[in-house]
Amino acid sequence: MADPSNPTVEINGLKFTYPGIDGRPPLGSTPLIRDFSLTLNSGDRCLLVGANGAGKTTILKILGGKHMVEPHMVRVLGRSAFHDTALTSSGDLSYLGGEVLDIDLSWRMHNVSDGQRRRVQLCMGLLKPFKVLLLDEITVDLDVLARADLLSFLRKECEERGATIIYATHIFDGLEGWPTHIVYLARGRLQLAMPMDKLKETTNLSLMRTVESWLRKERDEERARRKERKEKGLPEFEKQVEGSRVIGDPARAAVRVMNNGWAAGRMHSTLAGEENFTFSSNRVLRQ
Ligand SMILES: Nc1ncnc2c1ncn2[C@@H]1O[C@H](COP(=O)(O)OP(=O)(O)OP(=O)(O)O)[C@@H](O)[C@H]1O
Repeated sequence: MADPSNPTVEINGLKFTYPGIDGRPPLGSTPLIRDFSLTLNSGDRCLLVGANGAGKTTILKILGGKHMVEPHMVRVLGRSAFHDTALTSSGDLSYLGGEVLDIDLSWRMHNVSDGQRRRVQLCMGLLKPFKVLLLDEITVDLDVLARADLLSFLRKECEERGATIIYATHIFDGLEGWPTHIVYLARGRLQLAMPMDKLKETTNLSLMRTVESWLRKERDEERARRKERKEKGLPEFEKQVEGSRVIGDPARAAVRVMNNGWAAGRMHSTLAGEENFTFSSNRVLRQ
């Protein structure tokens, strides 16, 4: 079914920086996503893994046409996801993100649990026969049975209809044997992309233990880097250029701290905290 000469998802040297409030990348910022390339074919089920803040949601949103990048950098079904809006309106390309449905309290929907609401969100998102499906940690609220049923439904959609799925998750329960491919992302850079059968040739560990070992190594390397910087008298953390704030002389400019691209919602809370913290889309507090 897969036709390697006709990939369903193509990412070519993707580079991306969140824009500041003027719509442009903040001066001096380094791209969040750099040199990212990936090709997937019809029938592929790709697991996207990485630590909190690695850039998984960002990549899924770019693939889903929610952020503009140069058309050659991201092709879904041979088209530019951002520029060709028919891709998503037709249902060929579907993105299901971490947000639970935003509900109006006058609806009876307010009487349902998070998991029930998640089921409604999934049903609505999967109504049309997608060709490419982007899933961003969508099984968090599901009970064991609903999750198992969903995973087997998704597998069937790939095997029988040739759909392509990219699934970002931190939950590995029941995932053993599900993906055909795995992609590991760290700090916006692609670390590894390979078919699962190739990965299995290199390790006897379970999927979860394999990912855990990658993240542990990444964390240890990051700690060593910070220690080295400290020993050299440099700031422990590299300076972040904050694109969501207007920084300047308050007397001269209308200074307003803004939350760029942040969708307010029940599951999303911001925290005032140490400057060094950056919060990824799923790193949220529940109220
Ligand atoms: N709208 C935004 N504007 C500016 N920076 C953002 C925005 N959304 C996310 N970021 C930053 O981009 C980085 C990657 O975030 P992203 O949500 O893509 O990570 P993630 O791998 O999905 O993390 P998680 O596993 O926690 O969901 C983080 O440092 C985050 O602070």
